[in-house]
Amino acid sequence: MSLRCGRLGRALLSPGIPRGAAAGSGAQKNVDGDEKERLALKGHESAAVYVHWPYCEKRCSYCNFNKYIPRVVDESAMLHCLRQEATYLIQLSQVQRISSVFFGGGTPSLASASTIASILEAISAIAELPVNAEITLEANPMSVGASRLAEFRAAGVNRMSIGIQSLDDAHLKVLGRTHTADNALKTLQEAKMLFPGRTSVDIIFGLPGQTVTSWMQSLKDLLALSDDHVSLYQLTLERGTLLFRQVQDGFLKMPGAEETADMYEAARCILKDAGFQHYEVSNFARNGAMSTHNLAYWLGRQYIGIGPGAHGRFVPRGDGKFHRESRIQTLEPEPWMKEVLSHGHGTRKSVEQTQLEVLEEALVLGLRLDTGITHEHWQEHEPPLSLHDLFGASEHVTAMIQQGLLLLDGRGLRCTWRGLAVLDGLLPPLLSQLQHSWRISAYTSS
Ligand SMILES: C[S@@+](CC[C@H](N)C(=O)[O-])C[C@H]1O[C@@H](n2cnc3c(N)ncnc32)[C@H](O)[C@@H]1O
Ligand SMILES: C[S@@+](CC[C@H](N)C(=O)[O-])C[C@H]1O[C@@H](n2cnc3c(N)ncnc32)[C@H](O)[C@@H]1O
Ligand code: SF4
Repeated sequence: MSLRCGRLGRALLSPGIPRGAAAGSGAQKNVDGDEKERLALKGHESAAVYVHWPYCEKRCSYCNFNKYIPRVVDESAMLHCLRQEATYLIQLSQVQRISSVFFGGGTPSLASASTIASILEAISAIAELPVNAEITLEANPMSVGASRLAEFRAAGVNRMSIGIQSLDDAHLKVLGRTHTADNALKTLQEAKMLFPGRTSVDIIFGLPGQTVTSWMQSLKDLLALSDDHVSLYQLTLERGTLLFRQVQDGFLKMPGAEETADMYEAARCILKDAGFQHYEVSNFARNGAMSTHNLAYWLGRQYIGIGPGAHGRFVPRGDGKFHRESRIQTLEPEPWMKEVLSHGHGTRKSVEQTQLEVLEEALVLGLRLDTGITHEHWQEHEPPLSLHDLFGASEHVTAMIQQGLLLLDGRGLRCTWRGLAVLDGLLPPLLSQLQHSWRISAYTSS
């Protein structure tokens, strides 16, 4: 199962006809009253914004995210380019409202608070950024003390996501983290004071040498101190990482698949007992502290990715287009900056999504949520068939419903508690059914 959030967009960047980077000037197109109302209804007037800070202090042994460890960082050059690209891409989308901003990385907590404030200022100069919009910053424990956290809050950040990863110092060492469990807990404590109800922690399970019992204890210890949001990721062995080599060479041993599945199941129960809602495959919240930024991705809404390697999904209306594109920005910071300086943006690839691709994404991402895909949410994508018409008569879907894994009713299509834990196994027959019905409806309407 995909228990990694950051991978999602990259995995879903659909292959198709590569198009050149959008060359439009972002000139405003006149949208008449009816069209404006239709766009507002479909959520086209707003978007979430992701900003990638590509630098880290040190390479963690398991990580293959898009990050770089330079000797010196030219922060003002990076800031200039992030502002320029944000301005360009938001204009290109013609959205009028930004629903959330997420500073991810890399390690965005290494950037100075004035840089974060300046990026937010550039965003709000182009589109409305409501005062209560969720503004998240990912922080590594060693890069923030209480005063830095307070500076980020003054800069406009109102949600902190802390990379705790583990509370076992031996595991943190294996993972190549720069912090100890004590450092992490201190940062958590300080963040909770400054961002009460809006502090999230990332934690990884399935670590080398971890047992179900040690994992359960570690999670309970964390929950005794954590706030209202937890992201839980199963360790993925990524090719090209130090950890991958260490496991290949037999220096480290990963827990087996069954043991890891037991860890996930135990964690869900512990979190449920602690009052958390398992609202998405890898995410848990209580007191309504769900991440609105990530919900935008899972609900198939528009998002704009700024910075090296960021990805996005939006309609480039400024280019006179009406179809959503999946986009990815140039990965390496230096070439990305050169592109931004010469064209205003560093989009490496933009691909127009077919309606079938949009529906496939809506299905794959929507089912990650405990609320699944409501009929209303499905209709936002203007599908040729309703959820009932698509899946109601399918043998496979009926079997999954009978096995207590899936529900299709007046609310929509969603996984049961049991189904959410085995989502990856449920998706292939659902996708095949969607593709099959799509071909038939295209054939009968031609
Ligand atoms: C790429 S990091 C960026 C934030 C920050 N630099 C940090 O390390 O906390 C975001 C999250 O991705 C998760 N992650 C990265 N690599 C992973 C892997 N190989 N397996 C599982 N989770 C991973 C970690 O939980 C991490 O908190
Ligand atoms: C590893 S997750 C951590 C989420 C965190 N625990 C939270 O709830 O705040 C990082 C998030 O950053 C976003 N993200 C990461 N890499 C991205 C990229 N290259 N382009 C666009 N969005 C990205 C996604 O929203 C993803 O869910
Ligand atoms: S600090 Fe975060 S982004 Fe940087 S290498 Fe470690 S896990 Fe990856």
